[in-house]
Amino acid sequence: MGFIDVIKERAKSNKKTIVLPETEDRRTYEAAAQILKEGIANVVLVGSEEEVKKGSEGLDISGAVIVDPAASDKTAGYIDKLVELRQKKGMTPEQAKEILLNQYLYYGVMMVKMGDADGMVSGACHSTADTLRPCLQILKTKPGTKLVSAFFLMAVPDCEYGANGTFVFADSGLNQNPNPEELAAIAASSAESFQLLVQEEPVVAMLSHSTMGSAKHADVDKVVEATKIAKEQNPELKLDGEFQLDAAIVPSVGQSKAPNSPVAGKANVLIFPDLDAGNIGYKLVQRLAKAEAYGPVTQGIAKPVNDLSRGCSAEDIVGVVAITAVQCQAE
Ligand SMILES: CC(C)(COP(=O)(O)OP(=O)(O)OC[C@H]1O[C@@H](n2cnc3c(N)ncnc32)[C@H](O)[C@@H]1OP(=O)(O)O)[C@@H](O)C(=O)NCCC(=O)NCCS
Ligand SMILES: CC(=O)OP(=O)(O)O
Repeated sequence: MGFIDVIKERAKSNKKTIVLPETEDRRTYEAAAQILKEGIANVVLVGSEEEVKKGSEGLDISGAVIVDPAASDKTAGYIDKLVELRQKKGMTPEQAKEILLNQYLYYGVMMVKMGDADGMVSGACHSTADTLRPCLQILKTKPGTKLVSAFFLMAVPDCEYGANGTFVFADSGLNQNPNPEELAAIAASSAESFQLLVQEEPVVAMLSHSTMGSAKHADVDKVVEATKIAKEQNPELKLDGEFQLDAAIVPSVGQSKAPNSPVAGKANVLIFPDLDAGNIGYKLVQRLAKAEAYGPVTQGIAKPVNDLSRGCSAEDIVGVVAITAVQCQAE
C-alpha cells in the first residue's frame, strides 16, 4: 500500500467530520463524492441547498450534510463568537454577520472553532494567504506552540530515498522568511508531523546551498544557527545540517560530503531555508518527478485545518481530507 492508501485506511477506522467550504468549485463535489464513497470522513458542505444541487449535478453526494449559513440556527452563535474573538481588532456584529453569511471559508473555520466539525480543508479556489489568515485569526496556535507552519507530504514514485520515497517538505506554504528560531521550530514540528502521518522515525535535514561549511554567506549562517537551536531544543531528534539536498538524501553523496553525520544521506524530513525554496522545491518534485503532493498541511494550529494548492485535483483534495482526519484522531 502506498502512503495515501495507509492514511485513508487510518481515517476510515475512526471517522471524523470535515468541512469543505468551497462549494463554488466543482472539484469540491468530486472530492466529496469520492470521500463518501470510500468512507474516509463525514463531509459537511457549506452553501444553500440550491447552490449545492447545481454545483454537484451528476455526482452522488447524498451522504453529505449541507449547512446553509443563511438558514442555520447556529449562525447567530457563530456571529457572537466571532465578534468576541475579534472585537479587539475592531470587528463589529454587522461585519461579523456580513462575513459569515458571505464567506463560507470563515463559516467553516467557525464550525471547527465551535466543535461542530472536527477539521476543515479549503484552498482549491482561494490563495494560501486568504485560506490560512482566517484560520490563524480564529483558531490560533496550539497551547505550547508559538509558530504555525505548513508542509507538504510528498510521495515520490520509484524512489529509494527518504521513507521509500515519502518525505515531509517544510515550510512550503506559510512562513516567508523564517529566522533561525522559527526555522528550528518548523523543524521540530515537522518531525512530529512526520512521525504522526508516516509512522516512521523522522530524520531531519536543515537544507542550504552549503554542506557543513562548504559555502560562506549570511543565508548559510542562518541555517547553521537554526540547526544549533533545533539540536539544543530537541536533543532526542535525528537532526543535522547544514546540507545541500544531495548530501541530505543520497547515501553516497552524504557519505562523501558529510561522513560524520548520522543524518546525511538518510533524511526524510527536509527543512527549506525559506518559502521561496520550499514552495518551488515541492512544485519541482511534484511536476517533474510526478510525485503526489498533499498540502499545504498545517502544524501548530489549535485544530486541524488544511490548505490546498489552487492547482490541486479532486484526488488531491481527497488525500488532504484523509490526512486532516488522521490529524483529528490525534487531537
Ligand atoms: C498567512 C499570512 C497571510 C499571514 O500574514 P498577514 O496577512 O500579514 O496577516 P497577519 O500577519 O496580520 O496575521 C494574521 C493573524 O495570524 C497570526 N499569524 C500569522 N502568521 C502566523 C504564524 N506563522 N503562526 C502563528 N500565528 C500567525 C498573527 O499573529 C495574526 O493574529 P491576530 O490577527 O490575532 O493578531 C502570511 O504569512 C502569508 O501571506 N504567507 C505566505 C502564504 C503564501 O503565499 N504561500 C505561498 C503559496 S503556498
Ligand atoms: C501551495 C501553493 O502553492 O498554493 P497556490 O498554488 O494556491 O498558490
